Amino acid sequence: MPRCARRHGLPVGKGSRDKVCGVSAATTPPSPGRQGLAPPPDAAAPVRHPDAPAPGEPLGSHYDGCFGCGTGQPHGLHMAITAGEGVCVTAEFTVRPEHQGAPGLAHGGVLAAALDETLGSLSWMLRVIAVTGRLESDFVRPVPVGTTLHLTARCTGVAGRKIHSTAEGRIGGPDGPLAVRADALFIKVELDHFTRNGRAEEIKAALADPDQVKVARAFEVNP
Ligand SMILES: CCCCCCCC/C=C\CCCCCCCC(=O)SCCNC(=O)CCNC(=O)[C@H](O)C(C)(C)COP(=O)(O)OP(=O)(O)OC[C@H]1O[C@@H](n2cnc3c(N)ncnc32)[C@H](O)[C@@H]1OP(=O)(O)O
Repeated sequence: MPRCARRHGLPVGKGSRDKVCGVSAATTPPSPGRQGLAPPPDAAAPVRHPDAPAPGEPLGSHYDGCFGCGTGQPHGLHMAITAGEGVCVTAEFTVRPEHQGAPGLAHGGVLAAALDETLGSLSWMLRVIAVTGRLESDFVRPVPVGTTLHLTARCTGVAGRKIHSTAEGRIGGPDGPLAVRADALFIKVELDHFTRNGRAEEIKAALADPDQVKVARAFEVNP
């Protein structure tokens, strides 16, 4: 059993059967109000793209300046995100002093950003470009500065342009205490979503960067 499968909570032994890709499965009932983001009954099951990164492969950054994953973003979360099995990803985020809300504790908006980034990274597995339409977060436990949050996200269904997904973050390790969770609806967009709406100077720089263009092309290949 690969380490990655273990990390994703695939059935490797006692206690892991209620998880799919490390995210608690249907055995955990959604809290009131969260049902709205469950995929509709006629949604298609998510399909991993044949060219998706292999399980365990680091995804890298989709954009160097991204607040979540960009290595060139000094104010960012510097998240390390990894391809999982199926349409799943895992991520790690270490809470730094600049992420505080209350003394010594992570700000909820920063934690929501970490969940958003993890969920957004499912795009690599589907090979579609998608942006967050709706994100509902539950903050279950305070997350102290210095903590490494272990996040997992999985796609739960696809209905036309609508991509339904769910994520959770655990303290200190993949099987640590649950701290945050979220359900999301991402909407598939074309590349021109960014060129039409982004500030001209960043768009110009991105289009002039061959590495960035390569990433954009990788997402565009999806039929
Ligand atoms: C030049 C180089 C570029 C390089 C790029 C490299 C590749 C990049 C790869 C990947 C980048 C990903 C980045 C990840 C970062 C982390 C994720 C984020 O934080 S993303 C930022 C936050 N989100 C937004 O800024 C969205 C802002 N909103 C919008 O732009 C629009 O509202 C949008 C696109 C989401 C939808 O607008 P519509 O006009 O296209 O489509 P409509 O018809 O309104 O919606 C389609 C369907 O979705 C439902 N829908 C839309 N929003 C909904 C909502 N909030 N709740 C429920 N349903 C919603 C609608 O009801 C409709 O459903 P029915 O088809 O009729 O059944």
